[in-house]
Amino acid sequence: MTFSLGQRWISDAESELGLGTIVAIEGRMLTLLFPASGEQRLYSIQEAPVTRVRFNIGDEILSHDDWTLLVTDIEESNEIITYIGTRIDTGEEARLKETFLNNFIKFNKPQDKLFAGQIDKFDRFVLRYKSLLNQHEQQRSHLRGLLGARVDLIPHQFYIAEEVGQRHAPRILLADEVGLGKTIEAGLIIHQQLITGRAKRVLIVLPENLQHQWLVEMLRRFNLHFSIFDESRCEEAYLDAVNPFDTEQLVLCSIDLIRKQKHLKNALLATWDLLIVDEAHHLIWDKEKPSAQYNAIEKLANAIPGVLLLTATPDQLGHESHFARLRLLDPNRFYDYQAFVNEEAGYKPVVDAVNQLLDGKFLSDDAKNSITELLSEQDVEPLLNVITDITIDEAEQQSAQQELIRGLLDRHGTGRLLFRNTRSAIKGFPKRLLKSVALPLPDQYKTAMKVSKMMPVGDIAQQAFTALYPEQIYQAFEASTDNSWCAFDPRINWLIDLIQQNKNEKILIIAAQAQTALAIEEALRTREAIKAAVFHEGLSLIERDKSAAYFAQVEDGAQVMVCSEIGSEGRNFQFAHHLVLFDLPINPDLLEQRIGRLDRIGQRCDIQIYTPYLKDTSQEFLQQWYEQGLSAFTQTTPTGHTVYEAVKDQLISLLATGDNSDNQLDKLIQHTSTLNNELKTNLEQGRDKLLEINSSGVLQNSNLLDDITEMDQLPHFTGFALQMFDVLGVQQEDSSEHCLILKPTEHMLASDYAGLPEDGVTVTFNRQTALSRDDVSYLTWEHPIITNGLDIVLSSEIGTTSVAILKNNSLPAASTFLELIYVVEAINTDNAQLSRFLPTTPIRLLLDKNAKNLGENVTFDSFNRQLTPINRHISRKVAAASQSLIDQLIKQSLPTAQSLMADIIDEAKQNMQHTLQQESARLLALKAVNPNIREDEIQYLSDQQANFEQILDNTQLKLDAIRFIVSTHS
Ligand SMILES: Nc1ncnc2c1ncn2[C@@H]1O[C@H](COP(=O)(O)OP(=O)(O)OP(=O)(O)O)[C@@H](O)[C@H]1O
Repeated sequence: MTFSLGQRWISDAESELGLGTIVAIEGRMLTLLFPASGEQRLYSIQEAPVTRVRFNIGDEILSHDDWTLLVTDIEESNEIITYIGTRIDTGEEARLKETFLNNFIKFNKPQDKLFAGQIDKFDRFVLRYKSLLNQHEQQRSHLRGLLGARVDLIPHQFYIAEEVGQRHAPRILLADEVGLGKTIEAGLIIHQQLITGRAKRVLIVLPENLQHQWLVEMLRRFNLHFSIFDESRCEEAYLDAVNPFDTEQLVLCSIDLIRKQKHLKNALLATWDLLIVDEAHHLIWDKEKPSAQYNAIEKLANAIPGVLLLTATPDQLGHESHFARLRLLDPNRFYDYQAFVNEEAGYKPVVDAVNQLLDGKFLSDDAKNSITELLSEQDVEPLLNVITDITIDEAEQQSAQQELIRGLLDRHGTGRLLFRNTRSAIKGFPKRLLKSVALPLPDQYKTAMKVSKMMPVGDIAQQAFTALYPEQIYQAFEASTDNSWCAFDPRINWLIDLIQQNKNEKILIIAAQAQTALAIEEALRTREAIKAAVFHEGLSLIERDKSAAYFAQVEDGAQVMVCSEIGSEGRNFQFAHHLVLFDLPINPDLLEQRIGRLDRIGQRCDIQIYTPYLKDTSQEFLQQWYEQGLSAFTQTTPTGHTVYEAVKDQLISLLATGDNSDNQLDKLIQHTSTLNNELKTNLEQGRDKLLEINSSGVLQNSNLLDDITEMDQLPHFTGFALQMFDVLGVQQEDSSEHCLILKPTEHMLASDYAGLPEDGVTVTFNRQTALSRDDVSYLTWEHPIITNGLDIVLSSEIGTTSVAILKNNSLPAASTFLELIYVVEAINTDNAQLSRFLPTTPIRLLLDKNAKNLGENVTFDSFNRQLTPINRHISRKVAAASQSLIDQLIKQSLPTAQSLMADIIDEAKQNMQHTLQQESARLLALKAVNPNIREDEIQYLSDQQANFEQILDNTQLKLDAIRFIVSTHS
């Protein structure tokens, strides 16, 4: 290499510095100034890692004062190049000395980089092509958004996620029974919506005490970083923005915060794609006087396109409030409560028809007539013919049956809006075992209760409530606030015995009120030094989380957790198998919430429920009413609330007076049990049956879980990820079984690798390992370490050029091949939804010297295996010597690449039109009978189709990477 002042060179290792100029040559050293970046470098002349910038005839180059020259001739004198040609702006002849080239010139095109001698390492080209292929595969996959969650593959959850996650702006009520995984279902839907670009900004509103649990669950299971917004966080955010809600994309906040005027106003001003409301049964509604919470959520739900409401007990605040929550989702459909009630009463014929179809037997004439009538807007005759024709094969018959069931579910009831899975429909749950413990009523209580009955306080409901807590009656009687009742209340001694007999077991104790929980904890601690955590509304959020963690801790943790009612909502305590109900709530839904703390997914043992109660008191009545009337301890009671509403007056009167002289209790239990059975049968035949069929996925044809399992087990992901880490400079160390430690190094190709912590991270590719170890990250195609890694590769120039040797004696020596990687990419859109029809698609061509494309017969992998790298110096020479051939081949490759692109775009268009037209035809058909369908859903689909067509028509072809290959004989 000869160097001369004023020549232009680029750094091989630091091409981002821009064009360098030689500003000094002294002794054996050389100084280059890079004006674009203001940097200067000193190199040894012998080993300077730099490449001379040389343009060719036909190139367009930029001068330092920003005009462009089309090069027609090149002169060189005194080792300085001068380019001669025509100025594009004026059309005049012009000369441009290399010294006056624009300092910011970048070699964007791979061929320019190749000729400029910026030739990448062999393995980087391979990584780039594989990255394109894998990204393409992922963007097309029907599993997109469902792979990356660290969760067990539980069918009912994935069914709902697949069904809902792919909708535009889903508006649904997730009402699975307690502990069946609504948070996980919501997480899967959010994850899918975010990854596929259907949503970008998400707001989760929930009771304050569940904020942290959600935060952790979203991060640990879905790698979603939500931010909790409380008063102080909002204050802080005002320093950076006018509206605090604009400072984060994923926000969690409490219902109590958001209902305050100033916060609600700001939340409404911010733009969101998805609103999630957990424990939505708290949204009390009354036509005359809806609650402040309901009003706030209603405003948000009107403004935000997607809404997920979560509640395990939709009827807890009555059927009317249930209706009101459906109204939040679609006010046009649910406009009148009475109309809703009437419609519910008419579900039976639909259920009968669906049942007959599900049975798979030949249909009776009655059933056929009924189906024809229920689906009157559609010609069902051909489908019915398929079902009844014995010559038609089974698969076809099944698909016709399913189509009809789908139609029935779609067009009747709340099918598209409401999802409810029940334990009875999902197998494999542990049993609930009851041990009721009758204890004598102490004299101290007897006296206090006698006096209290003589001076009743409050209305009858208040008296019933008071009667359930003799310890409080006693305290009022004694005018004391201390916990002296613990000294003689037999429940305490019984509890201590239970705890001591089960020393290796975790025990959850729930009492209605915080003061009772605190008294129990004190008694356990002071009398027997039993380690107990407490959990009640008087604790701060951090204290509550600490307390829950202390109970969860295996070694040195608390054996016992005593919590008030508040602890019984939403919390995960399924690692415990013993539940003591120190007292009982009057509302069956609250009882279900309490038991749901242990009876939830992840519970591996039968659950032992203890109900200690004081004999001959209201406690005994309530216990027996639950046990004998509703079987509420050993079974879930979806009908509980309705039954309670029906018998409430008798029950409350019995509890308030404690008078069972006329055997009222037995009569009440009998009445309750009959009513409960009747209701259960009705539900089984009516709305619940429809809901169950709709929610369970029995109709789904896809093999979703099998596909995910297969994907989990494919080895090529692991191979690719490790190769990517190698190239990007991420250090990998073996850790325990199935685990690996990843650490950033000083030689990383990207200085900022989002998702990879500075001090490293332990990862696994194995779902089971990830499920059993919270400290390990679960790597999938959707994990940020992988998606960001792919981004680093594909948004940079890593691997865009390569030169290699093909050792092959059967080819003439020095035969040449050019491998070109084009990409078809929709431009000017951040609409990630389009990628489901037109993902960024690589096109690979392998040309011989006559521009014949061998790519279809010679696969990338088989060809790549025969290649060997060569050193940079020789690579440069080879590339420079073949420049005109390469230019020529690139030109000749264009028609082939363009015709392949046209095929890809045609297919994408057809696919897009077919899918969107099918979606809108279905919505239109449904709309004729089911006002569930919103006008804006249909409009959105047609707008989207027009928009996508335009984008597809403007799609461009880009040459992304290039590899030049020369053959030799070995
Ligand atoms: N697919 C799954 N894989 C692993 N754990 C799961 C899965 N689904 C649920 N769980 C666990 O089961 C428990 C119950 O799930 P979740 O909290 O989502 O239920 P829920 O229906 O929201 O309960 P609640 O009605 O009490 O609010 C949680 O500890 C959750 O982490």
